[in-house]
Parts: sequence; C-alpha cells; structure tokens
Amino acid sequence: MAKRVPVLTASKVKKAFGPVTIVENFSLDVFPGEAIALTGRNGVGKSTILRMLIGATIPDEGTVEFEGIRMSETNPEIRRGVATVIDDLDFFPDLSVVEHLDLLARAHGVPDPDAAVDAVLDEVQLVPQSGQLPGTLSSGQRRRLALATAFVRPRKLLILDEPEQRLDVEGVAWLAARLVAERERGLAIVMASHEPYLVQQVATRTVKLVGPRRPTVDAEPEAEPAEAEVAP
Ligand SMILES: Nc1ncnc2c1ncn2[C@@H]1O[C@H](COP(=O)(O)OP(=O)(O)OP(=O)(O)O)[C@@H](O)[C@H]1O
Repeated sequence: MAKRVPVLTASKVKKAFGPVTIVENFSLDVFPGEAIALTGRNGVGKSTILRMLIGATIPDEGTVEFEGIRMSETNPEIRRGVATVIDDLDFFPDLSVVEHLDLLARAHGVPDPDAAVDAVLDEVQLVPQSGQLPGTLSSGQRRRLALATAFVRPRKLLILDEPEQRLDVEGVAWLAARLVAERERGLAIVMASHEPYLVQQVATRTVKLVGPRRPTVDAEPEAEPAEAEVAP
C-alpha cells in the first residue's frame, strides 16, 4: 500500500511571548481527508498555533511544512494550496462582495470564475448583498464572505479559526455540512472551534489543548487508529 503523506506537518513547535511560553513541543501530522479540531479554553494558544501553521507567526523552535515545503505565507505554491479564514477584518474596503470573490477566483486561475463566484455567493446566501462593500455587511454576513473567500478558490488545506463565529444556527449547520463535504473529497482541515456541534460533526480528530506543556489527543471519532502526533 502506498505510504500516506501528510499535507501539513508541525514538529516540536514552540512559541513564547516575552517570558510566557504559550505553545511548547506541539507536533501534528495532517493527512488528506482529515479534519483536526483544536479545542480548549480562551487563551490556551489555539490561534497562536494556527498562525504558526500558516506561517504568519514564526515559531521560536520547531518546523511547519506544507507538502514537505517549509511553511511561508509568501511562497506562491503554498498560497495556492492553503486557504485560510483566520479573521474577517482584512477585506479591501472599496471592493464589493462580488468583486472580492471574482478577484480571488481569477487570481487563483479558477477555470470558470463567473460560475464559481455565483455558486459560492448562492451558497453563503450573499446574492442580495453582492454589490455591497464589506463595511456595510452585518457581522454574520462578513463572516460568510470570509468563508466564501476560502471556498471560491482551489485548496488542499483549510485553516479556520473559529469559523462558526457570528453565524446563525442555520449557518453553523451549513458550515458543518460544507466542511464534511470538503474532507470527504480529500481536503485536509485544521480548525479551532468553541462550537461542540461543529467539532462533533466535522472533526476526525480532536486535539484538546490544556496548557503550554500538556496538549493531549482527546478523541478520534472517525479516524483510523492514529498515533498521537501531539506530543505529551
Ligand atoms: N502577540 C502577542 N503578544 C503577547 N501575547 C500574545 C500575543 N498573541 C497571543 N498572546 C497571548 O497568547 C495566549 C494565547 O492566545 P491565543 O489567541 O492563541 O488563544 P486562543 O486559544 O486562540 O484563545 P481564544 O479561545 O480566546 O480565541 C493568550 O494569553 C494571549 O494573550
């Protein structure tokens, strides 16, 4: 049988802010079709880990690789493969909803960008708002636009920080179904979440962070028996 190759590998990653160590000895392999949920209390380090996974924060120690390449936010090959929803504040203020999605689809060489944009607009229920500027959207609509930017472009790995934020109940149900569909077609997902429904529906593995020194693998509801990639 062919050896499974991880999409994303974090090895013994450490991050401190001043004298405070937030993440220490964190390791994770993420394979195609896997969805990893990072859970744990406020401030435990979930966003810090996600930011290191996408190359936005440089670890003090350890390495992060995407398909064997050292993770970097600016590497074009990595930018093509990794879609992120870390926050929804960095929209261009003068580009409408549809213009944002159109720009992304074309920049990533989506074959039929008009059709792709129409489909994702419909899916996130922003057709009526497609001509509006991001600053005029409701907070939940801005989150939907942020999610749409990830779904309108090619991707192998999705990194999501609390993607459920500000979505209504139907929105969370839609997101769960969408993420299940993503992993079922072979994408890898790493998300931080405080939404038990989303974690339960989507995650093949849950990594509960309990502090800088003792991250633990909590559950592996759907995954094949896996080694604990998260170091004790
Ligand atoms: N740039 C920074 N400088 C100093 N401290 C930071 C910095 N970024 C994060 N921290 C601290 O690191 C800790 C972890 O923050 P992080 O945002 O990773 O937590 P989190 O688990 O995502 O929390 P939440 O569930 O509230 O989103 C917090 O105590 C935070 O104050």
